[in-house]
Amino acid sequence: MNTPRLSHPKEKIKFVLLEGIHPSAIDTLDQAGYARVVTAPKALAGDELAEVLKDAHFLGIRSRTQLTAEVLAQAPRLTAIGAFCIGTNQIDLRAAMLRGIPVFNAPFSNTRSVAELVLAEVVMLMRGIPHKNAVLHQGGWVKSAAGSHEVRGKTLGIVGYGHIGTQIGVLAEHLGMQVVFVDIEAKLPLGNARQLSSLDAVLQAADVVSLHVPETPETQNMIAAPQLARMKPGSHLINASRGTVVDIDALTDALERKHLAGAAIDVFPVEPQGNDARFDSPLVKFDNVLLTPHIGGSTAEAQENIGREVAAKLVRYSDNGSTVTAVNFPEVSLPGHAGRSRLLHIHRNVPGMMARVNERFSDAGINIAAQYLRTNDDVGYVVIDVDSDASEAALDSLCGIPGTIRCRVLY
Ligand SMILES: NC(=O)C1=CN([C@@H]2O[C@H](COP(=O)(O)OP(=O)(O)OC[C@H]3O[C@@H](n4cnc5c(N)ncnc54)[C@H](O)[C@@H]3O)[C@@H](O)[C@H]2O)C=CC1
Ligand SMILES: O=C(O)C(=O)COP(=O)(O)O
Repeated sequence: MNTPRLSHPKEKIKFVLLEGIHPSAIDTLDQAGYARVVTAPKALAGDELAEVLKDAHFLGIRSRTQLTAEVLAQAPRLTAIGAFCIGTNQIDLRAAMLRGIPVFNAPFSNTRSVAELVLAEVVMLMRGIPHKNAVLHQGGWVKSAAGSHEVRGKTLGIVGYGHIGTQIGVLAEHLGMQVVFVDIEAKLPLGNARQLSSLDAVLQAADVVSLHVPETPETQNMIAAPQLARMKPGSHLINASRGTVVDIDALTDALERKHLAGAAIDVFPVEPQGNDARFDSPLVKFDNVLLTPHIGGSTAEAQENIGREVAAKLVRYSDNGSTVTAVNFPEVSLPGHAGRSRLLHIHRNVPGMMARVNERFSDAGINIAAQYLRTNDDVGYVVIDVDSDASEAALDSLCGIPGTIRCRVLY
């Protein structure tokens, strides 16, 4: 791989923002002097994605665009990726890291939006509203208390007690619910919530089970036929995490057998690329299932905040080199570099690398004003501030070091 030298004037730096990222991102970029921004309202794939990536320096996506190792290989100038959402499962994070590309996300800007939706769904499901709504839309009338319950005193089972799971637990307790949860880590239970020792224990205890785990190999089909069978007869399932967490055929079967009284599903194993594409699922035939188009985090408030937050992280990396909060990269927090040039060097973490860096500088007679280094098992990220008149020579020295993945200078 040739070592890209990403040291351009701002007007030449190209940002590509896909999936209808909020205009607050463009505004943030614009205020920082980055005006070359290309946008698309939907996810791209295949040739269309390759085309926009071939000269992109920064890419913004949401949950739908799949950035595999093959896709990243088609983006020779890509400097950083912004996931304008929480989940980063759509990105091959390791492949990005090995290409010297940090990935930033918005870890909690839409947390509250998901929690509010799920809370509303708990109430709607326990009252049988999806079915009643469907009947009335067809001219029917079902005024009945059968199968309709208050949520007060009922048990909410949360699978994955992270940012979203804990928020939902707190809100549900305000409605008088008992909260039990399971997580792979020991977690501080908020309020009166109780951590149970297994997924099965949560499934058996809960009137409503809500899933809030990330997509990982372990959470793939985490809720399949055996788990659904363990849920209480007449209980409800909510999934606003990732579509791959639930085996949809098994859920269909559980609903057909009326083992579950209803479900609310916001995420699907395969989702349409954009609003003009068709949605298909075996779940569409159930009027006791609330189907939503992956809008758990889609509120004006969340999207505006995410747009600003992630764009600001990209700007900071571009302007200053800081990788703080990157999800796949050594995190380096950096002060300003006024009056000096800053060299950014991403390399394979092999023994002797720093000795080589320092040797090159000393051989070239370049004075190092400040140096910052962070490494992980695979890559190292070193940032070196030098006097501005030495920056060209310093960049040449750095880029030529064997094991270099990327180097860049900030003037
Ligand atoms: N529907 C939507 O629009 C949205 C969906 N999401 C999804 O929600 C997920 C959760 O978000 P956050 O709460 O912010 O993440 P988080 O990282 O704060 O919490 C996830 C929790 O799941 C736990 N966990 C991981 N693997 C587990 C396993 N195998 N079994 C049990 N627990 C496990 C973790 O320890 C952690 O406590 C995101 O990864 C994303 O996929 C997030 C935002 C919006
Ligand atoms: O934040 C997340 O992980 C989400 O799932 C929200 O995704 P979105 O930005 O709506 O495509």
